[in-house]
This record gives sequence, structure tokens and C-alpha cells, in this order.
Amino acid sequence: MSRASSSRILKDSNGDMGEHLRNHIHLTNCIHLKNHMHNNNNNNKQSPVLSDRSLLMRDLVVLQRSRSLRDPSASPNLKEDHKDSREGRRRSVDQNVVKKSGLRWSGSSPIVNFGTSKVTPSDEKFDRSSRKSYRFEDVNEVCSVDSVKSGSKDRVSKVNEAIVKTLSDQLNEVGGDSDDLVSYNVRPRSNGHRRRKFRGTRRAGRGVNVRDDVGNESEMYIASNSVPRGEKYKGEGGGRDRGQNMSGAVPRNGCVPFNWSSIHNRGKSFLDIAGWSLSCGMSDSKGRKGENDMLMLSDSSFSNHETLPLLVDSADNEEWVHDYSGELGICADNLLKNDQKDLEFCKKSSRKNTRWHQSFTQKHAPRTFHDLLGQNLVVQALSNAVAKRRVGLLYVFHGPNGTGKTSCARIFARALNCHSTEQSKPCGLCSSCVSYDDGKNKYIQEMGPVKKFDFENLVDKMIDRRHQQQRQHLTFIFDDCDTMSTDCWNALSKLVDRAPRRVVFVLVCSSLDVLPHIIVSRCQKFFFPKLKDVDIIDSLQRIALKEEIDIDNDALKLVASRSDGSLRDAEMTLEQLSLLGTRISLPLVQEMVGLISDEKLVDLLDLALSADTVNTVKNLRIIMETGLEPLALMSQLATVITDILAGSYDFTKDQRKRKFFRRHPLSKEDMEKLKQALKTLSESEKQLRVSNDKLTWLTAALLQLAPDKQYLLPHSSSADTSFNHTPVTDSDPSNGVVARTRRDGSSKQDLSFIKRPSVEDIWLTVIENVRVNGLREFLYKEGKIFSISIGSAPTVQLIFMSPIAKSTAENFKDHILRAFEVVLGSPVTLEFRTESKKDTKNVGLSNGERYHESGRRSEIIEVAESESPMTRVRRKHLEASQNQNQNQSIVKGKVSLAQVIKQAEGNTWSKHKAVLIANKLEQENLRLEPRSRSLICWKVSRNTRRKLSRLKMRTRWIRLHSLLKLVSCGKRLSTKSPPR
Ligand SMILES: Nc1ncnc2c1ncn2[C@@H]1O[C@H](COP(=O)(O)OP(=O)(O)OP(=O)(O)O)[C@@H](O)[C@H]1O
Ligand SMILES: [Zn+2]
Repeated sequence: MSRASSSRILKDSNGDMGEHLRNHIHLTNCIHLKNHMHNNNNNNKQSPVLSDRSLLMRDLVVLQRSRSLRDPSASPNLKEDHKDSREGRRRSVDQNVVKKSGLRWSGSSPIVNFGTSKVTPSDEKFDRSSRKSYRFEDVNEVCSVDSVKSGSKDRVSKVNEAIVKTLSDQLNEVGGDSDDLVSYNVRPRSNGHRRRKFRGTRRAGRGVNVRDDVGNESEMYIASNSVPRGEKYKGEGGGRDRGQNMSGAVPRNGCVPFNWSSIHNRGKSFLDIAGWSLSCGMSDSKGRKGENDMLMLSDSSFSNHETLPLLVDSADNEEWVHDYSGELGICADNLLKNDQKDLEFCKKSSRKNTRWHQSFTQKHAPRTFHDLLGQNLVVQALSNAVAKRRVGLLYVFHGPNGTGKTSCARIFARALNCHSTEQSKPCGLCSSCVSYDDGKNKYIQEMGPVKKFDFENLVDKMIDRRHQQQRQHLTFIFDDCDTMSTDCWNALSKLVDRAPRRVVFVLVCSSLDVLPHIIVSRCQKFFFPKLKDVDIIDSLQRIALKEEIDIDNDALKLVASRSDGSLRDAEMTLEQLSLLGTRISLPLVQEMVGLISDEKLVDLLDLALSADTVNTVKNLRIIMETGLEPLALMSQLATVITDILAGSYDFTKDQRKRKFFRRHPLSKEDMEKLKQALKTLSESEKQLRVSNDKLTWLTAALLQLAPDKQYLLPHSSSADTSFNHTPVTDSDPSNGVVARTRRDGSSKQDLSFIKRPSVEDIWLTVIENVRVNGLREFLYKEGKIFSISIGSAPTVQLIFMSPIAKSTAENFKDHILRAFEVVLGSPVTLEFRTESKKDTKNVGLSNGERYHESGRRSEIIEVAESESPMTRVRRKHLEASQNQNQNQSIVKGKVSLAQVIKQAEGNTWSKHKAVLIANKLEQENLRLEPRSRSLICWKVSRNTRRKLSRLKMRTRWIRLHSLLKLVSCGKRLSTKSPPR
């Protein structure tokens, strides 16, 4: 098709047919256009449309290849496309393409075009009514083949003729009219193939490939033209025209495939390059937003005589040329070489990658101030500025990503130029709004991240333009303006002083800090805060409804909360989830975003709350192996507890395997325990935040959740350090030792026993935590814990059955240490010893005898260091006297003197036994004293010993006060020579 003819067609389509054509997109559009072309041909003999039928057919082929055409009804995007059909813009770009390349216009693409908004009746409805009603309207307005067939509107009849024939019929008719078509037909390609082709093209014979892909050329234009209204950097006045103007050479236009934009943010620099040095309109700085999937072709409206010489000199940009790599680089290289064929090919390739995808952010970008969520102050100020015509020169929109800054800049620009007198601006209906939506508004210029910008040239031209058009605001939107160079800023600041009226610069960036003060101080600054979850959820719900996504409310909430106030992030996540094609539930979202499911959380909580130490640690380890952050897990645990307390957690899972959560509803007592657990977690969270060893703290915190058996976190609070508890056995008489103590160390009676994991539990957990397999078995068979003291300096004594076993264990000290540290949650001092006869006899552990078999545990009761031994004994004494009836068995383990006294007082032991035990205690403590600061250090002088033995010899009935005397003697001694 000749340029003249294509221009003619386009002129027609923009003229009489324009309004009508805008009602159709995709197949209908294309066919309809064809239909019009027929009509046109009949009516206007100068238009050689029919003679170019083959080209039309080629376009149809291209369209047929698109997903939406293969199955129009199955593609939600198609609906969307139809809903949001703004083909005017597309067409305008097509015009451009046609003008420049001699290729002819082709109809549609599955990419939703946000370009035109006001052509169809439905769109009018939208513009006047709420967004919601618009969307529903739009759904009804879907211009699939079917809907067109069944419709009764005028245009349907015009289209009918075209759609009676199937595409293949039409193709057959065309047959081999076109080489392009043939070449297309014989080369069906997958996407991957296309990309290979693309690469190959650059490296090998480009020309040939370009010819081979002629079928795709028009396809590319479709995509290129289907730029959503929301696209940034549409390159008005720039793009190809600028390129021509500046270089006087072949235009350097190109499109960047949308999936390239996903390599953003780094891609920014490339897109910058491509967008500017290629004179390809504005680049996509926001690939990560999914906003701008490709570089835009320049507006047809910016024909040479209208072109603003906005863009940097290509020579200036040479430095950028090799900043990028991969396919982007290939495309850009080609473009930079001014190779028209490559240019077309690049465009084609890019369209291949973009044509079937339009992100939710594009589809659902806000179009009016009313659509802008959560930015009420900004909206109010800007719409008032427009209404009162109090418009400044420089604006800066700053704030976190995805909060609507760029969208707002666009809306503002449109509102500034909107001709509407009645409605709130932008109306979406006036010629200015329409031309913007069509991509033809020359007064609104959007630029991506640029380093350089020819402001000098700009201002001259602006003045020219201003002479031409007085009533419009020439608005420049600089997205990601922080990329601008110092020179650029200087130029802008100079420009500010002499800028003509009705020129507006909107600078968009994430932080004011990145802008020079000289600029910032001249700007009206608008901050865009993060969006509230509730706004995000609301928006997501609407999108889900429109896109027919089946998603649970809980899942939506999670998506919103994970998006950190960025609606774009939320929309992207929703889009990603929608690809799963199933009902989107909370666990699904959790899995997708890398959280663990509530069920697993409750399982873990259940184990922790039911004091299943080993499995808690085991389960925790499994969860952590998934790479979850300890803090994230802790906060998830806290959330799930809160949900359970609030009654909003649904225990749907089989509860039988659970212990703590077995009963439903939970008893008051259980709820109380949960509250306590929440408190513990929130306290531990502080520690977790500052700790380098977060996992250890998390483990310790979890082990603390057990309401009956508690580990105390070392150093977790001053209260705890002042009164440290050893893991003590519970009140089971067989365990031999009972600790009745109060946390606050007061002498008040406290009958509630603090049950703690037994030493055996700890040992097994530690073994569990040992990372060396063989070592685990060895430890299980050969070793055991002789004593543990938990306090400011936790010390553990391990006892082994033989010296060989001991030295073997010592070789693996590091591993064992680590395991202890994980379980006890703090650094541990480890000591190794060999089992002696005495140990066996006194501690009640014989070779091969396991703790659980003996039913006895070796224990040391640790007493707070802050408390003097005397006070301690008195307190214990008092406590003991109040628990006289406590029946205890003979103690074979190591006990505190306090307990000896207590037992003696309680008449459960004979005095003789008390003395024997006191003796034993003396020996043990003497032996242990150097090893642990936190033990009662009861050093006895020879003198005292003599006294003691005399006591024993004199009478078998040792009186309590004698024992106390002994204690005080011990105290004196220990004061004199404090333990290490
Ligand atoms: N306040 C908002 N109201 C409605 N939609 C929004 C809002 N903020 C973001 N969005 C959605 O996110 C998309 C991207 O928003 P936009 O580009 O305007 O954000 P931005 O603040 O400019 O982000 P960035 O700082 O990354 O450039 C929009 O197309 C829209 O779908
Ligand atoms: Zn308007």
C-alpha cells in the first residue's frame, strides 16, 4: 500500500469513520475497518483500499494469531480490551507508522488500550458515573465477535458482512496475494522461537528476517499502538518525529518488549536510553510497575511541522548506547544504527512480547481525580488549582512507590487542559481529553527517566507553540526525575525564571532528597503517602470482580498487607495469583509470598504450648529450613494467637493430632495461657530484633510458651536475672526434688510449682539439635547431663561412661555446645567428666541406666546471687515450713541446702539422713564450686568439719540450729573467699 493510500485510509478513519471505528477493537475493529475500507472505496474512488486487500488480510492473519482472536470469549483480557477500547490512540500511532513506514494500519491487539475513553456510549456512561458502573457497563460492551453478532446496534450491521466469513475463509480468498502472508503462514512460531529469531536477526541477516516476519510487522504495530492510556512516556512530540528532526535521518523508533521491562529497575537506564537516544518516545521507566510495557511510538499528531524538539541530541546520548545488554541491547543497537529494517524488526519483536499482556495496573489505572485512592489532600489541592485556575509552574509529586504519583500527574495534566465547563475535570469527553486518550494531545508530554534534556530548545519552541495555542497548558511530566543530571537541573532552574505562561512541569520522584534544593524550593510539593490496607483491599476487590477472580477475603487482606501501601504491588500480586487459575485461598497466597500457612503455625504453637520440647524444636527447624525469617515467623505466630483469641481463627483442620488445641472451644484457662504466650512472644520479639542469633531467641521463646514447663530466657529481664531458675523437675515424688520458689524472690508462700523440662528432656533435645549424625547416637548411648545451672553463665556438666568416650565428646565440643546454645538460648559453658563410682552411687546413675529408667534426675538448684545465703536459707526454711506435708522421696541427686533443711523440717527425713545429705552436699558443692559461680558455694574449713563431725558423734539427733550454724559458717567462708 502506498503512503498516499494509507494516509487516506487513516484520514478517513479519523474523519467520518473515526467515531464509528472507535467503537470496535480487535477482530471487530479490524474487520469493521475492512468493511469501512470497502465502503470507503466505493464512495471514494481515490482510495485504493481494495487493491490492498492482501495487506488487510495479512493484518487479519496477524490478529488471528493473537490469543484473543483464537478464543475471544475465553480471554478476560479481550473483554477488558473491549471495555477499555481506546483505539483512537492506537490508530493515531498506526497513522504514524503508516506515514513513516509505508505499512498500513491494522486493527487490534489483545492489549487493552486505555487510549480512548469517550467514544462509546458505555464509556460516556463511565465518565459520568462511578468507576464501578463503568466497569459493568464495559463488560456488556465487550466487542467480541459474538457480541457483535448478537447486537442490534447500527454498527453491528456494518460489521456483519465482515464477520460472516471466518478468518480462514478470508485468508483463503486472499491466498497468495501477499508474499508476506505466505511467509507468515509457513512460519508459525512459538514465542520462544520468536525471541530466538529476534536475536538471530540482529546477528545474522537482518533484512531477511525482517522480510520473513512481515506478517508480524503489522502485528507489532498493533501492539505498539495499543498503548494503554496509562502508559508513560508516550513520547508526544518526541519519538520518531523528533528523531527525524534532530538527526535528519531515519527515525529511531522502537519498542521494548514488556518482559524486558521486568528486568527493571536496572532496565531503567536502558529504557532511558531507548526512549531518548532512539527518539522512541518516552521510555518505560516503570517496567517494574507493569505500567509501561514498551516504548511508545510518537504521536502522529506530532508531525514534522508540529514537532517539539524536546529530546536530547542523539550524539549526546552515545554514552548510553552500551549501557545495556541482552535483547534490549540488541534492539537498541539496531535502532541506533538507524537501520530502518531493524527498527521495524525491533518493533515487531517487542510487540510479540507485549501483545498478549496488559497488566492490571495498566487496565485499572485511575483516570480521574475521583479514581485516585487514598490521596485526598493531593486530589483536593490539585483539583482546586485547576478549578480556580491557580496553576503553578513547578510541581513535585513525591512518595513511596505505587501510590499513584504518576497517575495523578497524568490526571492533573489532563485536567489542566480539559475544556469541560460542567463536569469535574478531566471530563474524558472533551476534545482535549479525547486527544490525550488517543495519544494525540500535544500539550501533555511525559518523559521517563532522563539524564539530559534540551530545555533550551524546549523553551524556544514552547514560546512558539504558545503563540499558536493560548489556552492550553503545556504540561511536562518527568517521571523518575531523580535521574536527571546536574546540567539538566541547572537548565531547568534557568528555564523556571523565563518560562512562558501556561507551562507546567510535574516532577515525579520517590524522595525529595534526591532533588537539588534549588528546584525543590521552587516547587509545589505533594506527598503521596502509602495507601491504607482498607483502600487497597477495596481496590483489589473491584479488580477481582471485574477480572472474575475467585479470591477469599482473607487472601485479599494478606495481599494488601504484604504490599506495604503500594497499590501497584498489590495489583501485581493479584495478577500473579490470578494466573493460578484456581480459587485463591489464604494458604495459597501464603505459600506464594513465602509465609507459612496458619495450619503449620498452629501445629507449632500446639507443640510449644503442650510442652513437647523435642517436637517443637524439630518442627521449628523444619520451618526455618524453608528460609523463613525468625522475626517473620514470630510475628506470624503472634498474629495467629491474636486470631485465636479473637475467635476469628477457624480450626477446620483435624484437631485430633493436636494436644493443646484439641478441645473446642478453648477453655478459659487455655485462653489465659494463650494470652500469656502472646505476651511472651511480644517480649521476646524485642530481644529478637537486637540479637544476632535470632533463631536461638526464637527457639527459647517458643520453649517458653509451655504454660506448665517453662524455660526461662537468660537475661530476658532484670527480674529473671535476679532469680534464675534451673530446670527443675515437677512435683512428681519420684523425681525427688521439688522447688518451690517465687520469681520475685519474696518470702511469700507460693504453692504453685514451676514445672520445667527435665534434664532428660533437655538432653534429648540437645541431642536432637546436634548436627552430626554419628555424634547424636554416641551422645545418646555414652553421655548424659550431670548437672545444669542456668543463670548468668549457664554451665552444663556432661558425664561420660569412660575416659575414651569423654575425650571423644570433647573432640566434638563445638557441635555439642552449639546444640546446647540452641536449646538453652544462650551461650553455655560446657564441662566434661567421666562417671565415677561415686557419681553412680550418689547420683543414682549407673552405667547404661537411662534417666527415664531411673526416674531420678540429677539436679542443682540455683539460687539468686543477689540473695545472701542466709536470707535464702531463711526463705527456704519458711517455704518449707509451709509445705510440711509435702511427701518426698529420698534425694539421691544434688540438692540445695535449703531443700535439705526443708525436708528435714518436714519430717520426711530422719535427722540422720539430713546430716548425711548435708555432708554429701558439702562434698558436691566443694567439688562443683570452682566450676560454677551460680552454685551455692559452701566451703567448709577444717575447723568446721571437725565441729560437724563432733556434732555427729555426740548425738545422732542433729538439731536444726546446728545445721543452720553450719550454713552460716559456710556463708562466712564464702564471703571471705568468694567463688570465682
Ligand atoms: N492512589 C492510587 N489510586 C488508584 N490506583 C493507584 C493508586 N496508586 C497506585 N495505583 C495503581 O498502581 C498503578 C501505578 O501507579 P503509579 O505509577 O501512579 O504510582 P507511582 O506512585 O507513580 O509509582 P512510582 O513511584 O513507582 O512511579 C496505577 O496504574 C494504579 O493501577
Ligand atoms: Zn475534558
